[in-house]
Amino acid sequence: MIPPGAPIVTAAQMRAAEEAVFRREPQEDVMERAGAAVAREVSRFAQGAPILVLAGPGNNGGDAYVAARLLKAAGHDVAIAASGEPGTGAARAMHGRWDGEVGSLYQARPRPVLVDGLFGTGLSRPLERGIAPVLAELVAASRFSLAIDLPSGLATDTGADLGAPRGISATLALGALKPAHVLDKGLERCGHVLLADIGIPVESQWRSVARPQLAPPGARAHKYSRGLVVVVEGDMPGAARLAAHAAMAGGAGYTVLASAGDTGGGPDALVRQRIASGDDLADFLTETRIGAVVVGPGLGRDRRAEGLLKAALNANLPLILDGDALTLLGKSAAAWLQRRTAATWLTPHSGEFDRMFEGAEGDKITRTLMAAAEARVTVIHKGADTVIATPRGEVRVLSRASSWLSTAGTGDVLAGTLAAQVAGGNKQAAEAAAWLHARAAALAGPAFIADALPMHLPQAISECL
Ligand SMILES: NC(=O)C1=CN([C@@H]2O[C@H](COP(=O)(O)OP(=O)(O)OC[C@H]3O[C@@H](n4cnc5c(N)ncnc54)[C@H](O)[C@@H]3O)[C@@H](O)[C@H]2O)[C@H](O)CC1
Ligand SMILES: [K+]
Repeated sequence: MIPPGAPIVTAAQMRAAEEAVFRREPQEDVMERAGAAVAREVSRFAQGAPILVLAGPGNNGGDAYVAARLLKAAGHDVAIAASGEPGTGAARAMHGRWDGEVGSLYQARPRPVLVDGLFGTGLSRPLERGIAPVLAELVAASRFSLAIDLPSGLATDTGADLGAPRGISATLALGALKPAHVLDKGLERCGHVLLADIGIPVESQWRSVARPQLAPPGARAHKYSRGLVVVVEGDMPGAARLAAHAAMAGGAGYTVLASAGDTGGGPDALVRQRIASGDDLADFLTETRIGAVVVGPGLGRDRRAEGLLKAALNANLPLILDGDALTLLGKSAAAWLQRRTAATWLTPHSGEFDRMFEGAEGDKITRTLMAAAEARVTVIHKGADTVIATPRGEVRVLSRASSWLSTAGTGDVLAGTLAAQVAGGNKQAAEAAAWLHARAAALAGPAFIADALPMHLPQAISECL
């Protein structure tokens, strides 16, 4: 699990937050708190086993010297191995407070418990001088390993691998999460992600996804006040039905399937509206009580699909675009979407995202933010990590959802769940939908089919009331 609702900051933002604190408090005091947090976590897991603490040249190494001292004082058997002399004033001070020997990293003997304090947010290039193989070996030979702030060899802002070991048991993020803790590639190297408060106030528009706070319908609620959702059916009616079912189970008051013919199926409470063409849809979308429109699941890519998509884009209603709608928009997505005055949400997987936003470069957070700003929409960029970005620069990241979600139709369920939250007036609809979807998947257990997901949404919702 990733600490929910926690701020996510880049290395530069973390440094700025630290420096603001150092104007009123000695750096050594902050480092003492960081080292104490590390020692606390390590002693919980060490259970008296011998500990090897690795210390690097910077402040990550400074934290390591503090942790080693406190663990030793608490009665643990602690050895330190360093990659070189401490290079910062605070790290030198902490080295000075350690009264034992300091061995060389390159001669270190494995111990059952390993603390990785080689590099943290200051890592600026791939690990050098044979550090990576030595570190990998010491991690592999340990029973429990904890990385201070980040596994050494992970790029803080992208999670890119610069020589990080595999198999770290836990990573204690200091002060805030960093992108490497939540983005797929970095996360797989972190083990359990823990977060320590080290007394550095951090302001960030980026957070890990948290469980939403939802309210039950008021005493005077009716089907329209709960939210009217319209799902547009296309070539593959099953996909639209999945979205419609999810909208219903996700709390919408009234769900309409706009379909060319009666393809049957779906819950009895689902209302069908005959919509043969884009013109029909344009007429129907003049109904002002509609709270959200979903276009794209199983839409197809023919002329009729194009007509339906255009009608939805031109309607002044909250719009959720998924699947084929995203492929149809392709490179012209931003140009089309900028013109809309009502709110829009896009739910692309990486293939759809790349087709729409070819120019976006960098890590997934950066690219998703660029797309959201350019198209002036909220983007829910799905995958092993789901990155949500708004045009106002807010980011939410959902990591470690059930890998059983990798099956056809689960995206349609997300689109419908989102529509219910949008139509119901949730101001944090995207984050809420991502959480509910992931929670429904966890409740569904292994090897579920997408049809089974909506039936777990009510339980997921009940956990948010
Ligand atoms: N600022 C503070 O007092 C606190 C920081 N905390 C911890 O400190 C690290 C960040 O510390 P910093 O000194 O900026 O960086 P590192 O310790 O990660 O390493 C910097 C050190 O390493 C050299 N270097 C960079 N890349 C490489 C490489 N590939 N190979 C070899 N050497 C490399 C670089 O030149 C520097 O000398 C943060 O993560 C926290 O753990 C605490 O939070 C307490 C307060
Ligand atoms: K580290």
